[in-house]
Amino acid sequence: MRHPIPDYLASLVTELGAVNPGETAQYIPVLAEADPDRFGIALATPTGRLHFAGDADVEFTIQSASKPFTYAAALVDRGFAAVDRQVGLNPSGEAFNELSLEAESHRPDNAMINAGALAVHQLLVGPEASRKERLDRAVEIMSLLAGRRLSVDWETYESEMAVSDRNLSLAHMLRSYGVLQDSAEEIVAGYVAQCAVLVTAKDLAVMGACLATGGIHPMTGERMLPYIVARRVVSVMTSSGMYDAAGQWLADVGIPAKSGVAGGVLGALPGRVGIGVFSPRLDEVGNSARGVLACRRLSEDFRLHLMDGDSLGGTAVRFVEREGDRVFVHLQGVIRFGGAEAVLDALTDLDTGAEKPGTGWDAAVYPRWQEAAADSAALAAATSGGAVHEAAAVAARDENDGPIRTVVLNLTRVDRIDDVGRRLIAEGVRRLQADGVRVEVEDPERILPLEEAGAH
Ligand SMILES: NC(=O)CC[C@H](N)C(=O)O
Repeated sequence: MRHPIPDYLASLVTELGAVNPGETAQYIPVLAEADPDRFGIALATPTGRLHFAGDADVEFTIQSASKPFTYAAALVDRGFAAVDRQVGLNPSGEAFNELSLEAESHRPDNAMINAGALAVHQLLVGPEASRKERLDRAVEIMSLLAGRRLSVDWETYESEMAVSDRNLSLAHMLRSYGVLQDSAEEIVAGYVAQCAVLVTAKDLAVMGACLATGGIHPMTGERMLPYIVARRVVSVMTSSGMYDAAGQWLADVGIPAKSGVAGGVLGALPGRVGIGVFSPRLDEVGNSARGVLACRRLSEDFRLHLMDGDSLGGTAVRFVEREGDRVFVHLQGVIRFGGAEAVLDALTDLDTGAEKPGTGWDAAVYPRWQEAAADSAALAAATSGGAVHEAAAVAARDENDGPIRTVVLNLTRVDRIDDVGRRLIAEGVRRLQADGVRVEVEDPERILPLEEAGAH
């Protein structure tokens, strides 16, 4: 079968090919002259697939999309406390090249603006690191995540160094506040070289996927970053990645992202996808204009908005079946908080003879909801969550057989369970046992360690 996603991306490239608003970055000569019609899109999935269309193999300089990665490296190299002392965590609400500093600490507002990225560059490796060591570290982390050796485009570097008064003045100010220790020239040179690393839309998608998976490389399964580092970086991308348009972007597109003035957009949607888009013309705040359009379409067409809630928690319980005083609870899929809560919900509903709490939902206090609930009863029963409730309730109500003595948790169809899911279900097992119920776990792949659950 031909995979449908690349076909979708190809049609998106064709459709948006006709739309190309904005201008290339005018303040850096090499970027001003870039071919404005280039357009590439790539998606990398946590399962290790790379989908792409258009100019997805064309190299361009990463520019500000390097900032999340040097931030990750600094967090690894120096620890959270040391980095947080020098760089804040709040959106600046100002342009990327403003001197946006917090009032008392004089820390740059965040690591996604230039001032913050200069402070982060200083923190790379260690206090005694040389300019070369810091730049090597920046190139190294981006190469590791991209999965190929990346290099600096020295022509773009020279071109930007010739016009870097603005970054130099930021660096001088930061030095005067003690945020930088090296000379302004050294740090700006290192930072500008970091920005001149050549990548493709495919690279950005893979690098974004490494963040989206919580630090696991999607192609090799290797851990590249501690998950708390990946989570921190994606958090700051969410609040500050798209500069002064960050709030608008979060509301409209809802994909944690970072743009660069060469026209790259890096997206990292936790647990779902890494995105790379390349289109050199920029909008007024300095984001790739067509890159923004493409991300907006991806978000709408595939429902990729971070805040899109879903009601799939209930599918963790496949079905509940009673035979005499035994009840079989069949679980399935990926179990995290939502799924584990649904499992606990089904276990709570079982008639074990012990006292059962209510749902916590006092319909009398919410009379309007009571009516709405009656109206949608049929709909609720049709959803799997409703069906599970129904099944558990039936099992619980089977009075002929008396209370349930044994619960068999069947995990044969569970694909994955995270720590939270494991802890919550183990706690459910303990509580059933405390109620005098025998618990058996059918778990051929040992997804839920028996010793942890304390079951047979
Ligand atoms: N937004 C960007 O991509 C800015 C990066 C560019 N190197 C600069 O410092 O101005």
